[in-house]
Order: sequence, then structure tokens, then C-alpha cells
Amino acid sequence: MRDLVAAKLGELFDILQIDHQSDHNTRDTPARVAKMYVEEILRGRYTAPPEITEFDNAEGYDQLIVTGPIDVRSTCAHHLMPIYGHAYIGILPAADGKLIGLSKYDRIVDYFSARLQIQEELVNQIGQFICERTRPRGLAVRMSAVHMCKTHRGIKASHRSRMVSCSYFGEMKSDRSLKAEFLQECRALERGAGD
Ligand SMILES: Nc1nc2c(ncn2[C@@H]2O[C@H](COP(=O)(O)OP(=O)(O)OP(=O)(O)O)[C@@H](O)[C@H]2O)c(=O)[nH]1
Repeated sequence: MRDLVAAKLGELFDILQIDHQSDHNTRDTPARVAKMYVEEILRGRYTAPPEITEFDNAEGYDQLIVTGPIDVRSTCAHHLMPIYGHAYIGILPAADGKLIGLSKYDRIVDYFSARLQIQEELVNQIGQFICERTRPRGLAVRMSAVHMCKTHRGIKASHRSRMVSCSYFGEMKSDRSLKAEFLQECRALERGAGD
């Protein structure tokens, strides 16, 4: 796949009048960019989801867990520009369900970010995957991110301009006080004052 992509990128460079044959800066760029797309930026499309270590919820912990900030590095589906920011995940475990290793939330965010995305779908995909694997009573995913398709081109919006999207499942969707508790913990973690 990398070789095919590199050949097509070479053609694209030709059309854009970028010398990738003799210019010392761009000579290897088609191959370099092909590697970046296949092995990094779009990696999540060609690899299996992360292995999830599950633990029995032996003592029936049933209170809200919130983890974050989780770094988000993704790519906009419309202009292929970077999306970067943070995610927070809230889990309301089922007393008879499973817990998963804390680092796996970061891995799941990384996995679904490694493809072309829009933010609304990214938070949903992360939430649905966690729900399918762990069957919690409730789950919330909140993401705040900068879209460089908006800040670096087009309208050239403020670099501080962000998009916030949330996805709620189960009891986290219907229970207003749980949502409020989750958002309060997100704010505390965002300030670096989650302790
Ligand atoms: N809802 C949503 N919109 C996004 C996201 N990422 C980028 N966009 C927007 O999607 C739109 C892209 O579609 P078009 O309007 O066809 O693109 P364009 O003509 O280049 O538009 P401009 O960016 O306004 O120059 C832009 O308004 C982007 O800001 C996202 O994650 N969610």
C-alpha cells in the first residue's frame, strides 16, 4: 500500500509542479508522506483495535470514574488537516460487569483518532466501542479540540477556537445529576485540579 500511495503522491506533486526528482528537500517526500498516512495518520483503518484487559468488578464498584485529559490527535475528513485537543471519559460501571485497564481508554481514543474523522462521529465511535466491550451502566465521552481546517485556512479562525462534543450512553444519557458530576470532574481535570 505504501508504494502505491507514494507513486500516486508523486503524480500529485507533478501536477502541483513540486519537483520530487531532484529537489533535495522534496526528493523523498512522496514516500515519506505515504508512510505517514498508512502507518500513522490512517493507521486505525488498517489495524485491529487495541487489546483490552478486562477485570471482574470484584467489589461491585458502582460510582462514576472519570479519566482525562486524554490527548487527541486526529485528522479532519474534509480537508485532511490536523484535529488536536483532549478527551475525557466517564464510566459508570455495572456492579456485575467488567472494568478495563485505565490506559486502554487512551489507547481506544488513539485508535479511533487514527483515521479521517469528524468530531461528532469520533466521540460516538469511542463511546460505542467501550460500551460494547464493558457493558457499563452509563458512559460519557467529552472532547474539546482545535480543527486546523478552520484555524489554518479558510476563515482562519482564532487558534483558541475549539469544538466541544459529547456522547452519552445508558444512565449517563438520562440522569442529569450524573451528567453534571461528569462535567464538573472534566472541568477540574482540565484545570489540572482533579485531586
Ligand atoms: N460539524 C463538523 N464540521 C467540521 C468538522 N471538521 C471540519 N468541519 C467543517 O466542515 C466544513 C467543510 O465543508 P465545506 O463547507 O464543503 O468546505 P469549504 O468550502 O472548504 O469550507 P470553509 O472551511 O468554510 O472554507 C467546514 O465548515 C469545516 O469547518 C467536524 O468535526 N464537525
